[in-house]
Amino acid sequence: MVARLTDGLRAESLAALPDWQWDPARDAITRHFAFKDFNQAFGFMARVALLAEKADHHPEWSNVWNKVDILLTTHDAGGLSTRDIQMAQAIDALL
Ligand SMILES: C[C@H](O)[C@H](O)[C@H]1CNC2=NC(N)=NC(=O)C2=N1
Repeated sequence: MVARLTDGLRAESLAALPDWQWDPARDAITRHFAFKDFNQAFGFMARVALLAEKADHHPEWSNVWNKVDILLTTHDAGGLSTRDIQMAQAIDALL
């Protein structure tokens, strides 16, 4: 099973993901996305869904018209792990 990131590794990883915020209550990272319209937002979500299924690592997320909010944490580890960092990097690379 993958381990939760230590404080040091988390800080190092987040420094390289400036658009993601750490949520200490969940030990998760979050990012807000705003698109031109619903089609753009949902197209993005479809691409994230394919990544997530391939990685067997799924986001907690919500969508309202052109807005998408994503929260990443590793349920199996009870907090943030390298799997979340890798997923955040892969999501950023879609944009
Ligand atoms: C059985 C399956 O591998 C697990 O439930 C996977 C699926 N997707 C997951 N997604 C996330 N975000 N965290 C997990 O721990 C996780 N575990």
